[in-house]
Amino acid sequence: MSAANPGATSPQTVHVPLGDRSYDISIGNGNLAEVGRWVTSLRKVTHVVLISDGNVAKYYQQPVEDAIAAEGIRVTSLGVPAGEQSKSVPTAQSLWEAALADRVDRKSTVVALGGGVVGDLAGFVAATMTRGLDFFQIPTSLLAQVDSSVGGKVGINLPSAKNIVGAFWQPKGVLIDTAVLKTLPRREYLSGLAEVIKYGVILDADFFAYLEANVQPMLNRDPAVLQKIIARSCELKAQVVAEDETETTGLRAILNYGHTFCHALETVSGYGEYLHGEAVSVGMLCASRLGEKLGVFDAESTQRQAKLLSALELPVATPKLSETAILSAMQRDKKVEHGKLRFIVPHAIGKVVLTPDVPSEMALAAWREGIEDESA
Ligand SMILES: NC(=O)c1ccc[n+]([C@@H]2O[C@H](COP(=O)([O-])OP(=O)(O)OC[C@H]3O[C@@H](n4cnc5c(N)ncnc54)[C@H](O)[C@@H]3O)[C@@H](O)[C@H]2O)c1
Ligand SMILES: O=C(O)C(=O)C[C@@H](O)[C@H](O)[C@H](O)COP(=O)(O)O
Ligand SMILES: [Zn+2]
Repeated sequence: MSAANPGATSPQTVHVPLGDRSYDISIGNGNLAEVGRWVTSLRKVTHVVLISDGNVAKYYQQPVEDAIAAEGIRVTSLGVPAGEQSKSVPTAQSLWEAALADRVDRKSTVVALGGGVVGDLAGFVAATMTRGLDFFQIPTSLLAQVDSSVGGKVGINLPSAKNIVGAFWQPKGVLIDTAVLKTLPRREYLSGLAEVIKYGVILDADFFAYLEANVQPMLNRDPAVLQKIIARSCELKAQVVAEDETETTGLRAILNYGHTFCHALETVSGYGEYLHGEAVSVGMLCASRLGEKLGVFDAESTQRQAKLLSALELPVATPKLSETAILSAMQRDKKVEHGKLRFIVPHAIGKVVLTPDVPSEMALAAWREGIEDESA
């Protein structure tokens, strides 16, 4: 523990082994103050383009800027409006132009300070500006700490399709400070828990049981439980990404559990009405009902997920939206091959399978059956 940061703990490291693109995820409580030394320990950096949104900048931009500048590094701080709407071509263009106006060059480094929106967008700017700049992630939302800052998927949305323009562009390092979660609004915090539950369902039944046993500590943001769920989610994601970095063998696609329905829901309802994790919650239950229809998953396991998601105040009911619009959005999913939908279908808690040739009508029935009966 350091005197300057009361409560600070020694960081835990999760390694992402990717050959010459390998990097470490440093997970601690109070380690944001070390950001300047952390950046310079990993790379020779002379100019940082620090990208954040208004909600995050309010608390953390100045200390991060100061810590980086203290290492003799020039900092260009750029801001975007908070929210999913910023993962867009116009916002990316505004960042390209602002970075250029402040003399970005091929030796500049992009640092994303924020949630998944800032991470995906800043990473996309890093991947494309001058054909590729070094990139660091400092995730500040729970969702970004357990999922989006790791693995190198960066990108933006089009009005008609989520994350459809992007790249695989790995960060050089990920710095996670769990202390910043104190300022995260409750709804955003709960949204992050949906991706944590996803890791239990897709890969680790014991972890799922641990989550079931720790609902109240999770709701209370208990520091020890936070450290555990962040570290375990990062470990599981790192293992998958290490084996299938660019989703070519199909293994990485398991991280997309619930996401075909989720992305269709986010797109059709207009980006931002459902938070990403909320849409993941609804989507995982649709995928579970699909598993039941395919005869590979049992209703009891669907109910276990619904119970845990509800206890964590996440939505479980499918909203009433045009089925034609949902199907057409699902057909733009990046897992579609030769025009055919492919879904990540659970077979048991802890095991999911990439499943081709799912009839659209069956997928829509799994969607429809989640709509709450208003007369009930
Ligand atoms: N690249 C990937 O692998 C991957 C994985 C999962 C999700 N995603 C993407 O991530 C995005 C969702 O990320 P998100 O849930 O972090 O949303 P977000 O980036 O919009 O952040 C959530 C909200 O909380 C605020 N915020 C963040 N940290 C804060 C803090 N410490 N204190 C106060 N306010 C804070 C933000 O300003 C924002 O308003 C979606 O676009 C999703 O598609 C990407
Ligand atoms: O990292 C991955 O791979 C994931 O699928 C993680 C998801 O939680 C995340 O939402 C991701 O952005 C979805 O990827 P996409 O390729 O379907 O856009
Ligand atoms: Zn996701």
